[in-house]
Amino acid sequence: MSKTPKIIYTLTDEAPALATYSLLPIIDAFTDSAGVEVETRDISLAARVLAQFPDILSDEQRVSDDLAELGQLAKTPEANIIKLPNISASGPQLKATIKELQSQGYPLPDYPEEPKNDEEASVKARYDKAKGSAVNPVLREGNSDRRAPKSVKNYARKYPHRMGEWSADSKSHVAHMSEGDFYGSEQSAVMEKAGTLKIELQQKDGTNVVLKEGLAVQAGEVIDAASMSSRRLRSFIDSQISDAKESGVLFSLHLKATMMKVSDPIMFGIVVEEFYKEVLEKHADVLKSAGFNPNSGIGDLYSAIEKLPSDQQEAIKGDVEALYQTRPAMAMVNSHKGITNLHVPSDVIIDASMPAMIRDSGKMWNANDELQDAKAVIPDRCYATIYQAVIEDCKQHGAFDPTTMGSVPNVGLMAQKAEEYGSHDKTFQMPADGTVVVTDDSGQTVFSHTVEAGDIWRMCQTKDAPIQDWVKLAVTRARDSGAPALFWLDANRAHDAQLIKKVETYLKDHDTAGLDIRILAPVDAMKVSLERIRKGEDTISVTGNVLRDYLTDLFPIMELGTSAKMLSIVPLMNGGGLFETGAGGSAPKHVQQFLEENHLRWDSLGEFLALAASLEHLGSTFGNARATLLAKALDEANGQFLDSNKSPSRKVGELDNRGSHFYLALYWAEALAAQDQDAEMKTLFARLAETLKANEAAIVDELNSVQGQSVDIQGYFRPSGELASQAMRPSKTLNDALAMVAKG
Ligand SMILES: NC(=O)C1=CN([C@@H]2O[C@H](COP(=O)(O)OP(=O)(O)OC[C@H]3O[C@@H](n4cnc5c(N)ncnc54)[C@H](OP(=O)(O)O)[C@@H]3O)[C@@H](O)[C@H]2O)C=CC1
Ligand SMILES: O=C(O)CCC(=O)C(=O)O
Ligand SMILES: [Mg+2]
Repeated sequence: MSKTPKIIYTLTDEAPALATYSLLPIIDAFTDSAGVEVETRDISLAARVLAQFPDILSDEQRVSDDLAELGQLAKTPEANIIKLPNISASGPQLKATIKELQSQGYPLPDYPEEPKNDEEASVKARYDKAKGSAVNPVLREGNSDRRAPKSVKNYARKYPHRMGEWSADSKSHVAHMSEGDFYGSEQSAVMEKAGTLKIELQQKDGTNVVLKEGLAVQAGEVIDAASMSSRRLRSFIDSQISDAKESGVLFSLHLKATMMKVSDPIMFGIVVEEFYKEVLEKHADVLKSAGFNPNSGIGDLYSAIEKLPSDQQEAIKGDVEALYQTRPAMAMVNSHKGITNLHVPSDVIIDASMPAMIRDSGKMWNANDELQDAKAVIPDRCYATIYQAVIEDCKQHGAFDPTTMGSVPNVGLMAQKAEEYGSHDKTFQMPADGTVVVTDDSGQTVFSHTVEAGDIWRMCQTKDAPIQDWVKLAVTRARDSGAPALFWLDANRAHDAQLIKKVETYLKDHDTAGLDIRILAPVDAMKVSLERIRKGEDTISVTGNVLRDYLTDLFPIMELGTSAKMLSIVPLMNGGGLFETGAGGSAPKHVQQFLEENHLRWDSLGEFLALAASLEHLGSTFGNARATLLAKALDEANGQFLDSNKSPSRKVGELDNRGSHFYLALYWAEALAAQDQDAEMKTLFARLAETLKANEAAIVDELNSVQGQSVDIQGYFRPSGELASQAMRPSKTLNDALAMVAKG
């Protein structure tokens, strides 16, 4: 490979972006000495929004489209990208970002919710590019390998996190539909040859609407289509609202309105409409003219009515309060501020929200700030049933024990926008009753679904090469770890039935002698994995894209307390490496705490692990001995970091993210000082290690003593870099020590 060794470190949002102000200078100091270049690219939500409007921004305001550049890079063998979590924006978050940027002097147009002309439609389309999960599917040009390294598992055993106790008579449960959902309606086919498809709605009145045409498909590609009945979803939700009220459990809804940016906000909106039905119907005209959008949550009602005369506002608010008396209690996101589960579609995101409920004894927070049994509404059956299996297991056997439990790592199919990931431009809400028909180039019908106005219809594509790569990765992980590998595939689901055939075929390409590889329906795979995990045994989950997402929060949160401690690698299909930092998100609650009391509880272990893997990859692909040396030393430092328990505390005044970075620097420098492979590096880092060690107390004091006050960094989505850097680097002693190495 001819190009210079280079790591791209991504600048993102919220807590990981704040942490980067402190960690990146440390990384720079260490990599500079090794001749390893670390460059940054800004893929934050704000930067992605700005990148859409080069034509209206001034020269100083214009930003490059770094995401598009990295998307191209990910397809090349020299790619080495460290990807931190970013906001997958819901509608309200996107609007808040636009508002903040406007207030900072960027002349951006408002978000046109309902475009009235071509100009507004084009503005909306540009903004929608930055909406939802707009980053990960672009960069994930490979399948996913997420696991807890041994050192992390040992750490969890030595310093177990708190797990809430379970009672056998817990009333918590998962509620899902039994008909009319995606699961029940899925149809699937494998394309025999490459070509194009057309999606059309043949309306009952005889007119046809082309929803999409010229949709390219490859030979061997698995395609599927399914629909969600709006009518059945509504009646299901109504029955669950009544049931929650009768049985005295909290009503809560768990969707992925961020990643599934087209289908799930519509489902979220339907639940909001049913829950608040009387009020929304009573004030329908006023709310419509005020611009209220149920898909944005009931929080949007409160923002929308601000424009109304105060007596009208009070009448609506009063009716909402009165309605709550007749409804079941709702799970709260923040009981102090009255923020419920239906406030904003991005507050409760299923991958993190269900594990948190399971970790907290199967309970969620009520309006009195107490934990209470809950009904977790997960409408579609494709993946809902696995959570009920965990709940039943906990009711029967009690909470999991982090000091003894085994592990469930994951090998996930996601490359080239596999499965639901690539469905957004093929998801439609039906304007009228009719039949959605998908036809191929010869006019043959591939799929046909009868639909009603309001239904959601969506199509997914899964290319063959990623499936082959996924099977290979599963076999490799099974061989390397010695653990059984279970493919979580449901023969009763049309898409999974196709995958089962492919998995069976492609497994024959590999030497699987002596390996325990099985294909099980998700509920059965969950039961086997749980039985084994309680015995301290590990089981690899080999799953499609959505279960990858769900399981890589679920198991780490139970095993390690957080999915932030995961090693999360994406071996890119063209030979490069994408190193994700843990499996969690950008932790908005951490930012709240930081702004209020200057304490950042964000754990950067995911970044440390990703950096070690990235340096190792760089060392081996470019034959760069110093990168390999840095990787090895960082690996040792990570072990030492865990062993000494220098993870950030949750409490103000104690070691936080910044302090944890100091210890990482100290241990990394000590590991480099202890090696004898490279004398120059040894001398340089021995000096740093000595300085850091000698000033340990002073540095920790400088980092901790600033805490307890609020901080203003002049922006949430695009804060002032200077102020954020000052806030995140308050120790002059540490900064001076790092400058000493950076200068050599
Ligand atoms: N890879 C990506 O780009 C991903 C992005 N996201 C995005 O992240 C945002 C937030 O999503 P959300 O569902 O709240 O999930 P998060 O994983 O961001 O947060 C949920 C909770 O997990 C804990 N947590 C997560 N990361 C860390 C960490 N590094 N250190 C310590 N604790 C951590 C925190 O618990 P506690 O509050 O108890 O400290 C946090 O409140 C959304 O915008 C979502 O779209 C989500 C997942 C992946
Ligand atoms: O892309 C997203 O919106 C979230 C991704 C995610 O949660 C994951 O990959 O675990
Ligand atoms: Mg996830």
